[in-house]
Amino acid sequence: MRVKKGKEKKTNDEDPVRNFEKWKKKHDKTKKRTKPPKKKREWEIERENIEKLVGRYGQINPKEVIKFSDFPLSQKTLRALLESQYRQPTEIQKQTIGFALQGKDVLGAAKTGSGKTLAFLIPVLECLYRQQWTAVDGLGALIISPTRELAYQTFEVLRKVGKNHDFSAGLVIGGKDLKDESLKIHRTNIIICTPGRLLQHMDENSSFHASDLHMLVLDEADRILDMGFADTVNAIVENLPKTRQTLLFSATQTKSVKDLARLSLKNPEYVWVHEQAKFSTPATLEQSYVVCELHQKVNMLFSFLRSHLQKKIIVFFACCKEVQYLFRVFCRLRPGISVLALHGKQQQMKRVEVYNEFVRKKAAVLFATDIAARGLDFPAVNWVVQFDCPEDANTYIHRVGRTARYKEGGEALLVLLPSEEKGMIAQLQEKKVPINKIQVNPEKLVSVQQKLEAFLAQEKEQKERAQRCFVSYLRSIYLMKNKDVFDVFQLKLPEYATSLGLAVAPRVRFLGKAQKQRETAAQESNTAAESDSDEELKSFKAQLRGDSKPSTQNSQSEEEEDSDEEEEDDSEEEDEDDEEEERDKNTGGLLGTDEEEDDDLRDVDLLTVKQKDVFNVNENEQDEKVDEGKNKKESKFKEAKKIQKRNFRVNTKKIFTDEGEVVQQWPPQQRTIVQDEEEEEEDDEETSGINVEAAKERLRKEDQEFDKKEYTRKIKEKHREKRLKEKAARREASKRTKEKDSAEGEDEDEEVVAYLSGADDEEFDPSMLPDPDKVRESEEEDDEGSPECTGRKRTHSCSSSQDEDDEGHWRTGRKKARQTSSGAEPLDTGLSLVEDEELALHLLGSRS
Ligand SMILES: Nc1ncnc2c1ncn2[C@@H]1O[C@H](COP(=O)(O)OP(=O)(O)OP(=O)(O)O)[C@@H](O)[C@H]1O
Repeated sequence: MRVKKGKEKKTNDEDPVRNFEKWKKKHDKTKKRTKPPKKKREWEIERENIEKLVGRYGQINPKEVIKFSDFPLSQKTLRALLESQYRQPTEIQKQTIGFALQGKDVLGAAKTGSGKTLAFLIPVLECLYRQQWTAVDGLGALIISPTRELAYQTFEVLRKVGKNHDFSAGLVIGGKDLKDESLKIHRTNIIICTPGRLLQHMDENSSFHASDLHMLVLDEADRILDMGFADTVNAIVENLPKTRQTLLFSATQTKSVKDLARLSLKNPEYVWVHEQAKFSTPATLEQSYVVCELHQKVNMLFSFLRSHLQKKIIVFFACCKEVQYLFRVFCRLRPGISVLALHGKQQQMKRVEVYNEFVRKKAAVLFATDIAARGLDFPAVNWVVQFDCPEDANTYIHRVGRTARYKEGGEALLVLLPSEEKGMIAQLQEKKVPINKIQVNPEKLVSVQQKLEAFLAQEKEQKERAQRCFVSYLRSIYLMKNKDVFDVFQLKLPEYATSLGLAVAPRVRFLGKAQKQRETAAQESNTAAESDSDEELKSFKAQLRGDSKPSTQNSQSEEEEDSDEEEEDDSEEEDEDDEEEERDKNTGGLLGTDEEEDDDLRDVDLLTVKQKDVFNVNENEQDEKVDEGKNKKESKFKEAKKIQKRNFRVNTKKIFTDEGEVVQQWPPQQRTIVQDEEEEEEDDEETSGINVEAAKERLRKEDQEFDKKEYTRKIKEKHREKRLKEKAARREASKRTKEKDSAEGEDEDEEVVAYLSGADDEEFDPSMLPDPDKVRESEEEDDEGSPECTGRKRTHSCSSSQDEDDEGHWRTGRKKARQTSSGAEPLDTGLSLVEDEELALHLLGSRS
């Protein structure tokens, strides 16, 4: 049995068919096990990755984040961050990126230079990556910046960190070709823009829409939401979908509920990184201020630059014209450091050029207005000097923030006028700005005043720049909201003018009116306060008396008030006189009167919406308008007289073309014909006022010249009319010739030739034409006659008039031949007269 069994087993093993089946089964099994899975396509892998990343969003814990790779970010973003040397996120990045990835609205605030740009750029890239956004999807994210420079800078950072993504990005700022932008904008996925330019596209470009927008970012949000941009931003937001995510960032974040309501934020996350910090400015920033008289400021700046030649410095000024003037004179003063200027009146190309140059330079000074105050990340700036006091503490914080950025050190110097010190320092303390007072060493102060005077004497243009600088600075101070800090009436204008190199302070006409209004307002408020307290006292007395008739009380009190007011008026008049004297001492009597200021105030209105009507200038506009009519005649006369008396030159407004040409805009220039003399006289006027006799003489000459020109013009006009008449007649004649052609069918060829030769205007002499009046007369006669014969008659009259033409230029040779054949010239037969007669009779007889 045992053997049998063994035998059976052997038989099974040796069966080749069975063996093969067994082997095949085994082979198939292993093949199945080792078969590579079906290859996934790229987008499927991407989708899976995205799902994995999104799955991790809920677990983000800012406290555990050390490296960027601790965030669930795409490989494309992470690689670019590493390549740009960004390894560890800053505090604001740690705290906001998580919320932003989760799709929440975020309000982020952190000190200047703390890395807010990446805090919103990374979520923007990830948001579009999550959606697998492509060019055909159009606009997905919008980043709004308050200035072109900041938009440009953000765009550059985006290019660095977004280089591995396939999104298209565009910079939409003013100063570029709108058409060109319009063609590309609808294919752009991420737009970085300034508010005005974006709205222009929304309004004017029909192919541009933002209906699919996923993310809106406001960089320097408090600035964008303030009154300067209010209308523009509201209009932009109206065009955006409500479903979008909104991120707001600034070093001085807005907390105004009203502001935020405009953006319809949905349960925003507030992230104030340095809310508990002791100071609101970077710890590595050293800040100090000096108090300096207005007329010493230029000297102080020059001295400062002379002692910081190897540094990179930004100097902030109050207005463009100040930058324009001081930039030029400092270039000429050669302080030993290269001087650059950046302000809003420059062309866009120039602005970018200056920006890049200052980025590149190791040592240089940049004279700038507040367009450079926010967000700009110039590397390695050592000093920020605020030559003019900033508008408020927030502006101060942003200005000084151009130095001491991202762990670097820096220094800041604020220059204050004595009148500005108290108010500004109080504001800075309130905003937790640590600042120390330092003194200017008078021995180290270098005076440049004489040099400036010399420059201005050499160049008239420079002088005008200085004048514009003077007026603009005062205007900027006048327009400042905070009157506790900025008091234009405390400034010593003649000294200030001298410090700019001007011999005489230019007239600042708007100040006179402002001063008057200030006084009136003060007077009114005093009166109101007094009447209030009087009323209170009276009602109290009445109560004591048990009087229950408030109406009589009031009328009585009004009467009493009137008498009080009269007394008050007298005393105030005296005060007014004192103040007037004091003011004149300060201003050197430079303030104009009511009538003279309107132009300046018009300028003021144009300048800014934000600070319009600071002194309630328009409050009594209605009354002024009524008075205006009454005073108009008198005021102009007065004005002219005053100018004559004081030897003042009327202010002029000149602009500069791109080619540097000066164009006078105001007063409208009536160029005199007697050029040379005028120029000579101009010089005289400068020193001795208006030379009336010379002016009269000039006018007389101009009149003569004018009459001459007018006479020539009239003669020319007459000639022209004559020529036109002749031309009309010529046309008429050729028309008639045509009609004649059609009437005399057999002569068609002849007439065509005649017409063509006569149609050549250049060779044609109109004086050879028949008198058009005569032709018209004959035509009129014809018209009056039978209509059927009109054509024929006209042809006849025309041809007869042509026949009358002695010189016969119009006639062709063939026509002449025709004319000759129709004439009665004798035919020479060679016979005698009698034979001729016989021949004639014979011929006649044979015809009949
Ligand atoms: N994670 C990081 N690692 C290294 N450097 C960084 C990082 N984040 C930002 N920076 C650098 O810090 C500097 C300041 O950054 P950024 O301009 O974003 O500051 P900010 O907070 O926007 O400043 P401001 O308030 O003035 O606009 C830049 O030079 C930037 O390159």
